Amino acid sequence: MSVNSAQSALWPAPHASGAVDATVHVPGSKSVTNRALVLAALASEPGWLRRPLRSRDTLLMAEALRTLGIEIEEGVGPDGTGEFWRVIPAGLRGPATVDVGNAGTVMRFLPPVTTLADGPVRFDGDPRSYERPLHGVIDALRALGARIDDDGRGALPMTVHGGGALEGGPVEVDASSSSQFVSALLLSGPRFNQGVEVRHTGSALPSMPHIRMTVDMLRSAGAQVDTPEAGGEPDVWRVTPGALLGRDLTIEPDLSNAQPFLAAALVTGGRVVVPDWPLRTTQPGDRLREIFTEMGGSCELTDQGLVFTGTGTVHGIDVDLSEVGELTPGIAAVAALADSPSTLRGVAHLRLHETDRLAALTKEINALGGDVTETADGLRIRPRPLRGGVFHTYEDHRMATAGTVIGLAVAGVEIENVATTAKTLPDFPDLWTGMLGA
Ligand SMILES: O=C(O)C1=C[C@@H](OP(=O)(O)O)[C@@H](O)[C@H](O)C1
Ligand SMILES: C=C(OP(=O)(O)O)C(=O)O
Repeated sequence: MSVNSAQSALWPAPHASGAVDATVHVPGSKSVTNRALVLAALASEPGWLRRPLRSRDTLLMAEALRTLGIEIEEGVGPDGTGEFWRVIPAGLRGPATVDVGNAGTVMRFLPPVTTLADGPVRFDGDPRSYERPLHGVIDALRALGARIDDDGRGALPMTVHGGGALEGGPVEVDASSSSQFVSALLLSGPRFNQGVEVRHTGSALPSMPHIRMTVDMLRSAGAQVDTPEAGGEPDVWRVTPGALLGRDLTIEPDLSNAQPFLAAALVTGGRVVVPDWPLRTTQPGDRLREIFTEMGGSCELTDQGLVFTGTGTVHGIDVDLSEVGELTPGIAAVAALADSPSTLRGVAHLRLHETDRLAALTKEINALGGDVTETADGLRIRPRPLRGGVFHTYEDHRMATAGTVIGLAVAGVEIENVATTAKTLPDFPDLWTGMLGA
């Protein structure tokens, strides 16, 4: 199927005939896999990623690192350990061209890495990547000593002229539009001559768990990181220069991608088990245990994994999602099926995600008969009886999974371009129909 016909294709979202009862093995975390790849590439010895996510965003990251001279061997481990990637670091090469697709992690985490390359690295990507904020990374790298050519908008496409090393040191960045600006600078920080001290200067910083994930993974790779939480200055992170260790890391399931499956249990009054749910994690998706419980479900961490049970009754919620913005589309879908209104707050920055998620959710839920209004920093959702129709997805994986959740409860919902879920969740339609026992 050509790209265009794949994008315009409509997938009839399965309508649930009863309560779901399933165990769903959710693929690995995008955010952990792409951080692990970057840290392994910058390490001073080979490392292993076990059960890595193989999706568009992580394959783009792996391909970019290969283009820069890093070797990544792929294989399957002994029984039960699944696939692995073995990452063999090397001197970073330019000239090279990196395709970021529409992956925030690739477009933000790799420019600092490529300042260490020995030649120019051109960055390009999907049309939407030209619109997503990158100024924080570009301006900060320039302030730290990098030479970067862009078209003056502080966005893609651009070329980083790697000079083999970067001086580093203190830098200010307004990361209110994306936490990934901070994560990007910290991840490469150990390899800068002076390390890096990142000071966030803007209004509220979103997605704090993702910054904690960056710090946690840096420390596990042997880096010394000072953080605001550890008694440091507010909004300041400091990474000391030093070698990174090669790790042997098993990637956790992607808890944000567990969301549609947990939502299925919630809206059908069923039960879904997600094996390997970590007992301790920095992933924002762990907040679903609390949010979906408040919306009417209950959950328990057992030896089998997370057991999530719905009652069939779904309540509205008033919640600040600034820390867990990527959960918004899935929560909005459930909220549209609830027995009371919801207010989702703290997520203005979602207007600059894969698509303008606040506009897209409003338009698509309302097109099915819903009553959603955009606020300055989120959504107000008043549940109404919904009807079938086409749910457009705007090349946004989380729009596609959100529409699919609505389709469980509303007959006749058709998802446009469900293949867009491959950004982070390979084989989503098969996982979904498997969950439904089809
Ligand atoms: O660092 C990461 O892995 C991510 C950080 C968040 O980005 P923003 O802070 O831009 O929302 C999140 O929404 C994205 O899905 C993944
Ligand atoms: C915002 C997201 O992705 P990205 O890593 O491209 O920013 C997301 O996955 O919800």
